[in-house]
Amino acid sequence: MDILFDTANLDDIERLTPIYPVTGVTTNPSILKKEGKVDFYPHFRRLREIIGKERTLHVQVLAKDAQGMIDDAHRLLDKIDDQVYPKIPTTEAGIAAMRHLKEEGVNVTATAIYSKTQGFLAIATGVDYLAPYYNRMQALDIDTKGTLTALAGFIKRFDAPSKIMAASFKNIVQVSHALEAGADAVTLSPKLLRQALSVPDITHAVDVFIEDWESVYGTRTLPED
Ligand SMILES: O=C(CO)COP(=O)(O)O
Repeated sequence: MDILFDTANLDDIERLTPIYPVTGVTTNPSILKKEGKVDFYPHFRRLREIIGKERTLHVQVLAKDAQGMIDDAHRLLDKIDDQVYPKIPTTEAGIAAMRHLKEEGVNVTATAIYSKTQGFLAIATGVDYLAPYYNRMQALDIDTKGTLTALAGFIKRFDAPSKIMAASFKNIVQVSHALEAGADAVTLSPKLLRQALSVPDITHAVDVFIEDWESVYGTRTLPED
């Protein structure tokens, strides 16, 4: 199972990657906007230094035409590093760009997926990851879990190399539902994980254990021996 941070905030990434078992970082221009007008390539080179080569880094192209997407992908690979996964929107132009990049042996993440059609086309191009937009699909009344299960079924049946990296989460229930439906990976804001772990019931349970111990042993620590 892959869990990725969907953020470009260097402080959060530096502080939280040693804690959470994350296998990578994803961004898009809207996520990057939250950081202000950062110096784009140095920002992502620093992000790579923080996460190391063992984690994956997914950065989105900006062009809308196929050649522009291919050129953007090469720019990301040249200026950040050659392990970056360019994120390519799954449009007609995007499919053409994905095919070209896969023929070159580049890592590719197909993004902006709302439908089974986009999903099976991305799978057929041999992309490494495909990113269905969980919350945005739900907001359109699309059978999101069913779509993920169908795509996971295609990948299995055709023995495709692609992994499903569900994205666009607005609450933690959507995240577990995506994993239940067949997602191999989920990318989410660190805030959602932190909120999920800070519910009062969890902290209360831990406090009660310590209070019960203290009521018997008179201390709040385990004995030395
Ligand atoms: O690309 C996305 C997540 O990686 C889209 O997410 P949002 O729906 O939160 O904008």
